[in-house]
Amino acid sequence: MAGLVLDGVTKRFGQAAAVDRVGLAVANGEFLAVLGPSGCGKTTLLRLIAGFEQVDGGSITIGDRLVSAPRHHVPAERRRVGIVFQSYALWPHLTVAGNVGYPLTVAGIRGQAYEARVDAALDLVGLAGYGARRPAELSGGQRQRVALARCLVMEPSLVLLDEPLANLDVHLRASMEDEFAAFHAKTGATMVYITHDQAEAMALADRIAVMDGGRIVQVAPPRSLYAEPETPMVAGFIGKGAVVEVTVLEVEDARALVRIGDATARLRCRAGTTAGPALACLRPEGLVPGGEGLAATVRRATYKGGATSLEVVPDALPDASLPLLIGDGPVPEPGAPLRVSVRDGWVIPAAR
Ligand SMILES: Nc1ncnc2c1ncn2[C@@H]1O[C@H](COP(=O)(O)OP(=O)(O)OP(=O)(O)O)[C@@H](O)[C@H]1O
Repeated sequence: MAGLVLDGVTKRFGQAAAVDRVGLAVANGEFLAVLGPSGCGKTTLLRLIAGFEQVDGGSITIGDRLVSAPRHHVPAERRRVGIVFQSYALWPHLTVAGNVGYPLTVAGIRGQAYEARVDAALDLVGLAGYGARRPAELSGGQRQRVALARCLVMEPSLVLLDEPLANLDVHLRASMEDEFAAFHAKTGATMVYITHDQAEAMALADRIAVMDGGRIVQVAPPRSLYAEPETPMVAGFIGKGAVVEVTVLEVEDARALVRIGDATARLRCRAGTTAGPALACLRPEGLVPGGEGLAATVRRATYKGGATSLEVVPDALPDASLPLLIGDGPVPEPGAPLRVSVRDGWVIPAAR
C-alpha cells in the first residue's frame, strides 16, 4: 500500500503557482526528504498534505483515503497526520507529560489508556522519567523530542517534519539525525521531511525529492541523486557539482567520450545519450591535478584541514569553475597554471 500519493497537485497564490503539478508516490514506511532552495514551495507542499491549505488542482491520497482534491477537503484534524515543526510549539505551562498527552486529551482519551500512551511515547524518544518537567527545564534537543513524542502519541500513519532541526546547533543536529533515523526504524511510520539542508536529507532519507520553482525536478535515493543528477539545477544544488559545457563525441556502453575545453574524457551517461553539445556535472572526486588534462588556472586555494580545496578555471572555459581536492604536499598559488585530468563525471540528461 502506498503511504502517500500526490497527483498533479497545484496551489496558486494569486497568479503564481507555489506548488505546480507535483506528482509523488511515497511508499508505506518510507522516509522521504523534500529538499530545495528557499521559496521553492516545500512548506506549501507540506501544508497541503497536512490539510492546512486546499489544493487548486490535483489530488492527495493518504493510505487508501482521498484527502484533497478540488471541492473535496478532509480537514487537518481528521487526517491522522502527525506534524513536527521547527519551533517546537510546546505549551510552557504544561509539563512534558501534559504536552505529550495533549492530543489524547483533545481526543477524549483518559485514564490508564492515556497514561500508557504518554509513557510509551516518552519512552520511544528517550525521555522516560522526564514527564514531570516543564519545557523550560529541557535542552533544545530534548524539547524537539517532546514535540516528536506529542506527534507520535496519536500513532499517525504519516508524519510530516518541517525543518525540525533548524533551531539546533551543529552538534545537536548531528545527534538528532541519528535519533530521527532510529525513531523512523522503530515506528515504521511514513515520513516526509522538509529541509533545505542537503547533508541532513542525505543522512536520513531513503529517497530525496528535489524541488525548484514549485516543481519536483528529481526523486531518487541520495547516492543516485549525487551521481546522476537529471538537471543542471540538481547537479549544482546537490554537493555543489560544477556544471560545464561539453561536446559528446561518441557513446559506447553508457560511457560518453566528450570534449571538455582542450581535453577529452570518458564520462558516465544515460543510455540513449547522443552526440552533440551537452552539459556535464563534475565533482572533486573525479578530478585530479596533472596528467594530460585540461589546461586551467588556479583561482583560489582554501585549506580544509587535512586537504586543500582548489577552485580552478579551465583556460578554454573561462566561465566554468572546477572543484579539486588535494592532499598533503605543495599547494599551487592563485594564478598558477595547472593541468586537470577528468577521471569521472556525468553527462546531464535534461541539458540536451
Ligand atoms: N500565504 C501565502 N500567500 C502568498 N504567497 C505565498 C503564501 N505562502 C507562500 N507563498 C509563496 O509561495 C512560494 C513558496 O513558498 P514556501 O513557503 O512554500 O517555500 P519554501 O520552499 O518552504 O521556502 P523556505 O525554505 O524559505 O521556507 C514563495 O514564493 C512564497 O512567497
